[in-house]
Amino acid sequence: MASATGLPAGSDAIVRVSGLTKTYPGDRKGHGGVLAVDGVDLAVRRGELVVLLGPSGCGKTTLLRCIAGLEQPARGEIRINGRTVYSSRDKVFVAPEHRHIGMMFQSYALWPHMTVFQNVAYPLASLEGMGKDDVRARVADVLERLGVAGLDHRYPGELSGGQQQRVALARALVGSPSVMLFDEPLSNIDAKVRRRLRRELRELKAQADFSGIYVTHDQEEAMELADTLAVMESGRITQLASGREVYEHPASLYVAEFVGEINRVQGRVETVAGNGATVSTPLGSLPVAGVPPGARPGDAGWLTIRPERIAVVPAGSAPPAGGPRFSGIVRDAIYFGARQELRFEIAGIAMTAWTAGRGPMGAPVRLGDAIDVTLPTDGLRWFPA
Ligand SMILES: Nc1ncnc2c1ncn2[C@@H]1O[C@H](COP(=O)(O)OP(=O)(O)OP(=O)(O)O)[C@@H](O)[C@H]1O
Repeated sequence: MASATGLPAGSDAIVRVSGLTKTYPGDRKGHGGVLAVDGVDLAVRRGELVVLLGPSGCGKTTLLRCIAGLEQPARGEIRINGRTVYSSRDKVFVAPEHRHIGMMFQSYALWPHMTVFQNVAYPLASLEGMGKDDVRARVADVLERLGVAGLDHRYPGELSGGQQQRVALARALVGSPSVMLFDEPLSNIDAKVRRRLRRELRELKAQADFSGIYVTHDQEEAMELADTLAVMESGRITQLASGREVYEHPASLYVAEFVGEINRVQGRVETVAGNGATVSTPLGSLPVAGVPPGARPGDAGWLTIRPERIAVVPAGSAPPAGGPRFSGIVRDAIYFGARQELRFEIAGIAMTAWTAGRGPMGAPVRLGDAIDVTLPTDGLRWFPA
Protein backbone atom coordinates (compact mmCIF):
# COMPACT_ATOMS: atom_id res chain seq x y z
CA MET A 1 0.00 0.00 0.00
CA ALA A 2 0.95 3.64 -0.27
CA SER A 3 3.47 3.87 2.52
CA ALA A 4 4.93 0.34 2.46
CA THR A 5 8.34 -0.24 0.91
CA GLY A 6 7.66 -3.98 1.11
CA LEU A 7 10.84 -4.40 3.17
CA PRO A 8 11.40 -3.91 6.88
CA ALA A 9 13.60 -0.94 7.79
CA GLY A 10 17.30 -1.80 7.79
CA SER A 11 17.01 -4.93 5.63
CA ASP A 12 19.13 -5.55 2.56
CA ALA A 13 17.90 -2.98 0.05
CA ILE A 14 20.10 -1.75 -2.76
CA VAL A 15 17.82 1.22 -3.38
CA ARG A 16 15.70 2.70 -0.63
CA VAL A 17 13.44 5.65 -1.28
CA SER A 18 11.62 7.21 1.68
CA GLY A 19 8.95 9.88 1.70
CA LEU A 20 10.05 11.16 -1.69
CA THR A 21 8.13 14.14 -3.01
CA LYS A 22 8.70 16.09 -6.21
CA THR A 23 6.73 19.09 -7.37
CA TYR A 24 7.10 20.97 -10.62
CA PRO A 25 6.53 24.71 -10.30
CA GLY A 26 3.49 26.27 -11.93
CA ASP A 27 3.46 29.44 -13.98
CA ARG A 28 4.97 32.73 -12.78
CA LYS A 29 1.88 33.43 -10.67
CA GLY A 30 2.32 30.06 -8.96
CA HIS A 31 -0.72 28.48 -10.67
CA GLY A 32 -0.79 24.96 -11.97
CA GLY A 33 2.09 23.47 -9.95
CA VAL A 34 2.20 19.67 -10.27
CA LEU A 35 2.74 17.21 -7.43
CA ALA A 36 4.39 14.58 -9.64
CA VAL A 37 5.70 12.26 -6.89
CA ASP A 38 3.77 12.23 -3.65
CA GLY A 39 5.58 10.81 -0.61
CA VAL A 40 6.79 7.58 -2.24
CA ASP A 41 8.42 4.78 -0.22
CA LEU A 42 10.11 2.06 -2.25
CA ALA A 43 12.82 -0.52 -1.65
CA VAL A 44 14.64 -2.62 -4.24
CA ARG A 45 16.43 -5.73 -3.02
CA ARG A 46 19.74 -6.95 -4.42
CA GLY A 47 19.07 -8.82 -7.67
CA GLU A 48 15.49 -7.55 -7.88
CA LEU A 49 13.93 -5.70 -10.80
CA VAL A 50 11.03 -3.50 -9.73
CA VAL A 51 8.79 -2.36 -12.57
CA LEU A 52 6.94 0.94 -12.20
CA LEU A 53 3.69 0.57 -14.08
CA GLY A 54 1.00 3.16 -14.53
CA PRO A 55 -0.81 5.38 -17.02
CA SER A 56 0.72 8.41 -18.68
CA GLY A 57 1.35 11.24 -16.24
CA CYS A 58 1.25 9.17 -13.01
CA GLY A 59 4.84 10.11 -12.12
CA LYS A 60 6.90 7.06 -13.18
CA THR A 61 9.54 8.96 -15.11
CA THR A 62 9.82 11.68 -12.49
CA LEU A 63 10.39 9.12 -9.73
CA LEU A 64 13.07 7.40 -11.82
CA ARG A 65 14.76 10.69 -12.69
CA CYS A 66 14.85 11.62 -8.99
CA ILE A 67 16.62 8.33 -8.22
CA ALA A 68 19.03 8.96 -11.09
CA GLY A 69 19.78 12.45 -9.77
CA LEU A 70 18.36 14.16 -12.85
CA GLU A 71 15.65 15.90 -10.82
CA GLN A 72 15.91 17.70 -7.52
CA PRO A 73 13.15 16.38 -5.24
CA ALA A 74 11.35 18.62 -2.76
CA ARG A 75 11.51 16.23 0.21
CA GLY A 76 12.54 12.78 1.30
CA GLU A 77 15.56 10.53 1.13
CA ILE A 78 17.22 8.23 -1.42
CA ARG A 79 19.87 5.67 -0.51
CA ILE A 80 21.74 3.59 -3.09
CA ASN A 81 23.95 0.73 -1.99
CA GLY A 82 23.90 1.95 1.60
CA ARG A 83 24.95 5.50 0.72
CA THR A 84 22.67 8.52 1.02
CA VAL A 85 22.55 10.16 -2.41
CA TYR A 86 19.71 12.54 -1.55
CA SER A 87 18.39 13.80 1.74
CA SER A 88 16.29 16.92 2.17
CA ARG A 89 16.90 16.87 5.91
CA ASP A 90 20.70 16.58 5.69
CA LYS A 91 20.94 18.68 2.50
CA VAL A 92 22.65 15.91 0.51
CA PHE A 93 22.50 15.76 -3.28
CA VAL A 94 24.98 13.49 -5.07
CA ALA A 95 25.40 14.21 -8.79
CA PRO A 96 24.15 11.53 -11.23
CA GLU A 97 27.65 10.52 -12.37
CA HIS A 98 28.61 9.71 -8.78
CA ARG A 99 25.59 7.53 -7.98
CA HIS A 100 27.07 4.44 -9.69
CA ILE A 101 23.96 3.69 -11.69
CA GLY A 102 23.46 2.53 -15.27
CA MET A 103 20.75 4.30 -17.22
CA MET A 104 18.89 3.31 -20.32
CA PHE A 105 16.44 6.11 -21.02
CA GLN A 106 14.51 6.89 -24.16
CA SER A 107 15.88 10.41 -23.94
CA TYR A 108 19.46 9.19 -23.54
CA ALA A 109 19.97 8.12 -27.13
CA LEU A 110 23.38 7.12 -28.43
CA TRP A 111 25.66 9.97 -29.43
CA PRO A 112 25.44 10.05 -33.22
CA HIS A 113 28.95 11.46 -33.78
CA MET A 114 30.61 8.66 -31.80
CA THR A 115 31.20 5.08 -32.93
CA VAL A 116 29.66 2.15 -31.11
CA PHE A 117 32.98 1.59 -29.33
CA GLN A 118 33.23 5.22 -28.23
CA ASN A 119 29.61 5.28 -27.04
CA VAL A 120 29.99 2.13 -24.97
CA ALA A 121 33.44 3.07 -23.60
CA TYR A 122 32.26 6.53 -22.54
CA PRO A 123 31.02 5.66 -19.01
CA LEU A 124 34.35 3.96 -18.27
CA ALA A 125 36.19 7.26 -18.66
CA SER A 126 34.98 8.31 -15.20
CA LEU A 127 36.29 5.09 -13.57
CA GLU A 128 39.75 5.64 -12.21
CA GLY A 129 42.71 3.40 -12.94
CA MET A 130 41.39 1.76 -16.08
CA GLY A 131 43.99 1.22 -18.77
CA LYS A 132 43.20 1.28 -22.49
CA ASP A 133 43.45 -2.51 -22.76
CA ASP A 134 41.04 -2.97 -19.85
CA VAL A 135 38.57 -0.60 -21.52
CA ARG A 136 38.87 -2.46 -24.83
CA ALA A 137 38.34 -5.81 -23.12
CA ARG A 138 35.33 -4.59 -21.11
CA VAL A 139 33.65 -3.08 -24.18
CA ALA A 140 34.30 -6.20 -26.28
CA ASP A 141 32.90 -8.40 -23.53
CA VAL A 142 29.67 -6.44 -23.10
CA LEU A 143 29.11 -6.11 -26.86
CA GLU A 144 29.61 -9.85 -27.20
CA ARG A 145 27.14 -10.58 -24.38
CA LEU A 146 24.53 -8.40 -26.07
CA GLY A 147 25.00 -9.97 -29.49
CA VAL A 148 26.45 -6.88 -31.21
CA ALA A 149 30.12 -7.86 -31.35
CA GLY A 150 31.88 -6.67 -34.49
CA LEU A 151 29.92 -3.43 -34.81
CA ASP A 152 32.49 -1.36 -32.86
CA HIS A 153 33.43 0.95 -35.72
CA ARG A 154 29.93 1.73 -36.95
CA TYR A 155 28.07 4.91 -36.14
CA PRO A 156 24.57 4.72 -34.56
CA GLY A 157 23.02 5.86 -37.84
CA GLU A 158 24.39 2.72 -39.47
CA LEU A 159 22.57 0.37 -37.06
CA SER A 160 19.05 -1.06 -36.99
CA GLY A 161 16.69 0.07 -34.20
CA GLY A 162 17.19 -3.23 -32.34
CA GLN A 163 20.99 -2.97 -32.62
CA GLN A 164 20.89 0.60 -31.33
CA GLN A 165 18.94 -0.56 -28.27
CA ARG A 166 21.44 -3.33 -27.64
CA VAL A 167 24.32 -0.84 -27.85
CA ALA A 168 22.49 1.52 -25.49
CA LEU A 169 22.04 -1.36 -23.05
CA ALA A 170 25.74 -2.23 -23.43
CA ARG A 171 26.62 1.37 -22.56
CA ALA A 172 24.41 1.21 -19.47
CA LEU A 173 25.90 -2.10 -18.29
CA VAL A 174 29.57 -1.61 -19.13
CA GLY A 175 30.55 -0.03 -15.80
CA SER A 176 28.90 -2.93 -13.86
CA PRO A 177 26.68 -0.46 -12.00
CA SER A 178 25.06 -1.54 -8.75
CA VAL A 179 21.69 -0.36 -10.01
CA MET A 180 20.14 -0.14 -13.48
CA LEU A 181 17.43 2.38 -14.27
CA PHE A 182 15.31 1.88 -17.39
CA ASP A 183 12.74 4.32 -18.75
CA GLU A 184 10.64 2.71 -21.49
CA PRO A 185 13.84 1.56 -23.22
CA LEU A 186 12.03 -0.57 -25.78
CA SER A 187 9.16 1.69 -26.73
CA ASN A 188 10.55 2.97 -30.02
CA ILE A 189 11.11 -0.35 -31.72
CA ASP A 190 8.77 -2.63 -33.58
CA ALA A 191 6.74 -5.21 -31.68
CA LYS A 192 8.62 -8.31 -32.76
CA VAL A 193 12.11 -6.96 -31.96
CA ARG A 194 10.73 -5.61 -28.70
CA ARG A 195 9.52 -9.04 -27.63
CA ARG A 196 12.90 -10.56 -28.46
CA LEU A 197 14.81 -7.87 -26.57
CA ARG A 198 12.52 -8.30 -23.60
CA ARG A 199 13.29 -11.99 -23.44
CA GLU A 200 17.01 -11.24 -23.78
CA LEU A 201 16.84 -8.65 -21.04
CA ARG A 202 15.23 -11.20 -18.76
CA GLU A 203 17.98 -13.73 -19.50
CA LEU A 204 20.65 -11.08 -19.11
CA LYS A 205 19.28 -10.11 -15.74
CA ALA A 206 19.49 -13.72 -14.58
CA GLN A 207 23.15 -13.93 -15.74
CA ALA A 208 24.43 -10.47 -14.82
CA ASP A 209 22.30 -10.39 -11.68
CA PHE A 210 21.71 -6.65 -11.74
CA SER A 211 19.17 -4.85 -9.60
CA GLY A 212 17.07 -2.07 -10.94
CA ILE A 213 13.94 -0.12 -11.64
CA TYR A 214 12.16 -0.30 -14.97
CA VAL A 215 9.47 2.11 -16.12
CA THR A 216 6.82 1.07 -18.60
CA HIS A 217 3.15 1.46 -19.31
CA ASP A 218 3.10 -1.84 -21.21
CA GLN A 219 1.52 -4.50 -19.03
CA GLU A 220 2.94 -7.48 -20.83
CA GLU A 221 6.43 -6.02 -20.62
CA ALA A 222 5.89 -5.34 -16.93
CA MET A 223 4.72 -8.89 -16.25
CA GLU A 224 7.61 -10.42 -18.16
CA LEU A 225 10.36 -8.41 -16.49
CA ALA A 226 9.15 -7.64 -12.98
CA ASP A 227 10.18 -9.46 -9.87
CA THR A 228 7.96 -6.89 -8.19
CA LEU A 229 5.37 -4.61 -9.74
CA ALA A 230 4.79 -1.13 -8.36
CA VAL A 231 1.50 0.20 -9.71
CA MET A 232 1.42 4.00 -9.64
CA GLU A 233 -1.54 6.37 -9.50
CA SER A 234 -1.25 10.14 -9.23
CA GLY A 235 2.30 10.20 -7.87
CA ARG A 236 1.82 7.34 -5.41
CA ILE A 237 2.45 3.62 -5.39
CA THR A 238 -0.94 2.02 -4.86
CA GLN A 239 0.17 -1.61 -4.91
CA LEU A 240 3.59 -3.23 -4.58
CA ALA A 241 3.57 -6.99 -5.13
CA SER A 242 4.40 -9.76 -7.61
CA GLY A 243 2.67 -9.61 -10.99
CA ARG A 244 0.56 -12.63 -10.04
CA GLU A 245 -0.54 -11.06 -6.76
CA VAL A 246 -1.41 -7.75 -8.45
CA TYR A 247 -3.42 -9.52 -11.16
CA GLU A 248 -5.22 -11.94 -8.89
CA HIS A 249 -5.66 -9.71 -5.84
CA PRO A 250 -5.69 -6.12 -7.07
CA ALA A 251 -5.75 -3.65 -4.22
CA SER A 252 -8.34 -1.40 -5.84
CA LEU A 253 -10.66 -1.00 -8.81
CA TYR A 254 -8.00 1.27 -10.36
CA VAL A 255 -5.38 -1.49 -10.20
CA ALA A 256 -7.86 -4.15 -11.39
CA GLU A 257 -8.71 -2.04 -14.44
CA PHE A 258 -5.17 -0.98 -15.23
CA VAL A 259 -3.53 -4.39 -14.95
CA GLY A 260 -5.49 -6.74 -17.20
CA GLU A 261 -9.10 -6.36 -18.20
CA ILE A 262 -12.24 -6.67 -16.13
CA ASN A 263 -15.99 -6.74 -16.52
CA ARG A 264 -17.76 -4.61 -13.98
CA VAL A 265 -21.34 -4.29 -12.80
CA GLN A 266 -22.65 -1.84 -10.23
CA GLY A 267 -23.39 -3.48 -6.91
CA ARG A 268 -24.23 -2.72 -3.29
CA VAL A 269 -22.96 -4.88 -0.43
CA GLU A 270 -25.76 -6.79 1.33
CA THR A 271 -23.94 -8.95 3.86
CA VAL A 272 -20.27 -9.44 4.78
CA ALA A 273 -18.73 -12.58 6.29
CA GLY A 274 -14.93 -12.71 6.53
CA ASN A 275 -13.46 -11.87 3.09
CA GLY A 276 -16.70 -12.88 1.37
CA ALA A 277 -19.94 -11.03 0.85
CA THR A 278 -23.21 -11.00 -0.99
CA VAL A 279 -23.71 -8.10 -3.36
CA SER A 280 -26.95 -6.86 -4.83
CA THR A 281 -26.60 -6.22 -8.58
CA PRO A 282 -28.83 -5.93 -11.66
CA LEU A 283 -28.00 -9.64 -12.13
CA GLY A 284 -29.51 -10.45 -8.73
CA SER A 285 -27.88 -11.07 -5.38
CA LEU A 286 -24.47 -12.64 -6.00
CA PRO A 287 -21.98 -14.32 -3.66
CA VAL A 288 -18.50 -12.75 -3.90
CA ALA A 289 -15.20 -14.26 -2.75
CA GLY A 290 -13.26 -11.05 -2.23
CA VAL A 291 -14.15 -7.74 -0.63
CA PRO A 292 -11.60 -5.28 0.76
CA PRO A 293 -11.30 -5.06 4.54
CA GLY A 294 -13.71 -2.56 6.02
CA ALA A 295 -16.52 -3.16 3.50
CA ARG A 296 -19.93 -2.81 5.14
CA PRO A 297 -23.51 -3.63 4.18
CA GLY A 298 -24.97 -0.74 2.18
CA ASP A 299 -21.63 0.26 0.58
CA ALA A 300 -21.95 1.10 -3.12
CA GLY A 301 -19.32 -0.09 -5.58
CA TRP A 302 -18.51 -2.46 -8.41
CA LEU A 303 -18.66 -6.18 -8.84
CA THR A 304 -15.85 -7.34 -11.11
CA ILE A 305 -14.73 -10.47 -12.92
CA ARG A 306 -11.84 -11.12 -15.33
CA PRO A 307 -12.88 -12.21 -18.85
CA GLU A 308 -11.03 -15.53 -18.58
CA ARG A 309 -12.79 -16.45 -15.33
CA ILE A 310 -16.24 -16.50 -16.96
CA ALA A 311 -17.29 -19.97 -18.07
CA VAL A 312 -19.32 -20.09 -21.30
CA VAL A 313 -20.90 -23.12 -23.00
CA PRO A 314 -23.45 -23.44 -25.83
CA ALA A 315 -27.03 -23.24 -24.49
CA GLY A 316 -28.30 -26.61 -23.41
CA SER A 317 -24.84 -28.12 -22.61
CA ALA A 318 -24.11 -28.76 -18.97
CA PRO A 319 -22.73 -25.46 -17.63
CA PRO A 320 -19.85 -25.73 -15.12
CA ALA A 321 -20.71 -25.41 -11.45
CA GLY A 322 -19.01 -23.02 -9.04
CA GLY A 323 -21.23 -19.97 -9.23
CA PRO A 324 -24.49 -18.45 -10.41
CA ARG A 325 -25.60 -19.30 -13.96
CA PHE A 326 -27.27 -17.15 -16.59
CA SER A 327 -28.65 -17.44 -20.09
CA GLY A 328 -26.87 -15.17 -22.52
CA ILE A 329 -26.82 -14.08 -26.16
CA VAL A 330 -23.62 -13.69 -28.21
CA ARG A 331 -23.20 -10.16 -29.58
CA ASP A 332 -19.75 -10.59 -31.14
CA ALA A 333 -17.05 -13.24 -31.37
CA ILE A 334 -13.45 -12.50 -32.27
CA TYR A 335 -11.09 -15.37 -32.93
CA PHE A 336 -7.44 -14.74 -31.96
CA GLY A 337 -6.09 -18.28 -32.38
CA ALA A 338 -5.10 -19.26 -28.86
CA ARG A 339 -8.19 -17.59 -27.46
CA GLN A 340 -11.56 -16.32 -28.54
CA GLU A 341 -13.15 -13.16 -27.27
CA LEU A 342 -16.90 -13.41 -26.81
CA ARG A 343 -18.96 -10.32 -26.25
CA PHE A 344 -22.36 -11.25 -24.90
CA GLU A 345 -25.27 -10.03 -22.84
CA ILE A 346 -26.81 -11.49 -19.73
CA ALA A 347 -29.94 -9.80 -18.36
CA GLY A 348 -29.26 -6.86 -20.68
CA ILE A 349 -25.72 -6.36 -19.34
CA ALA A 350 -22.80 -6.42 -21.78
CA MET A 351 -19.81 -8.57 -20.81
CA THR A 352 -16.69 -10.02 -22.37
CA ALA A 353 -15.35 -13.52 -21.86
CA TRP A 354 -12.18 -15.13 -23.16
CA THR A 355 -12.53 -18.77 -23.98
CA ALA A 356 -9.89 -21.11 -25.34
CA GLY A 357 -9.67 -20.97 -29.14
CA ARG A 358 -10.51 -24.68 -28.99
CA GLY A 359 -12.84 -26.19 -26.38
CA PRO A 360 -16.56 -26.04 -25.71
CA MET A 361 -16.87 -22.71 -27.54
CA GLY A 362 -14.09 -23.50 -30.03
CA ALA A 363 -16.53 -24.14 -32.87
CA PRO A 364 -17.38 -21.03 -34.87
CA VAL A 365 -19.82 -18.89 -32.91
CA ARG A 366 -22.57 -16.91 -34.65
CA LEU A 367 -24.01 -13.65 -33.53
CA GLY A 368 -27.26 -14.22 -31.69
CA ASP A 369 -26.24 -17.74 -30.51
CA ALA A 370 -27.69 -18.66 -27.14
CA ILE A 371 -25.12 -19.48 -24.44
CA ASP A 372 -25.06 -20.55 -20.81
CA VAL A 373 -22.78 -18.48 -18.61
CA THR A 374 -21.37 -19.21 -15.15
CA LEU A 375 -19.80 -16.47 -13.03
CA PRO A 376 -17.60 -18.47 -10.63
CA THR A 377 -17.87 -17.14 -7.09
CA ASP A 378 -14.11 -17.33 -6.53
CA GLY A 379 -13.55 -15.06 -9.56
CA LEU A 380 -15.95 -12.35 -8.36
CA ARG A 381 -14.56 -9.36 -6.46
CA TRP A 382 -16.21 -6.23 -5.14
CA PHE A 383 -14.54 -2.81 -4.90
CA PRO A 384 -15.91 0.39 -3.43
CA ALA A 385 -16.89 3.10 -5.92
N1 LIG B 1 9.42 19.33 -16.56
C1 LIG B 1 8.15 19.33 -16.13
N2 LIG B 1 7.54 20.48 -15.80
C2 LIG B 1 6.27 20.49 -15.33
N3 LIG B 1 5.52 19.39 -15.16
C3 LIG B 1 6.07 18.20 -15.48
C4 LIG B 1 7.41 18.11 -15.99
N4 LIG B 1 7.69 16.80 -16.22
C5 LIG B 1 6.57 16.11 -15.88
N5 LIG B 1 5.60 16.95 -15.44
C6 LIG B 1 4.27 16.57 -14.94
O1 LIG B 1 4.44 15.68 -13.85
C7 LIG B 1 3.49 14.62 -13.89
C8 LIG B 1 4.23 13.30 -13.93
O2 LIG B 1 4.92 13.20 -15.17
P1 LIG B 1 5.83 11.96 -15.54
O3 LIG B 1 6.53 12.24 -16.83
O4 LIG B 1 6.67 11.59 -14.37
O5 LIG B 1 4.74 10.82 -15.77
P2 LIG B 1 4.87 9.38 -16.42
O6 LIG B 1 4.05 8.47 -15.56
O7 LIG B 1 6.29 9.01 -16.61
O8 LIG B 1 4.16 9.59 -17.82
P3 LIG B 1 4.51 8.97 -19.28
O9 LIG B 1 4.16 7.52 -19.22
O10 LIG B 1 3.58 9.75 -20.19
O11 LIG B 1 5.95 9.23 -19.54
C9 LIG B 1 2.62 14.90 -15.11
O12 LIG B 1 1.47 15.58 -14.67
C10 LIG B 1 3.48 15.78 -15.97
O13 LIG B 1 2.69 16.64 -16.78
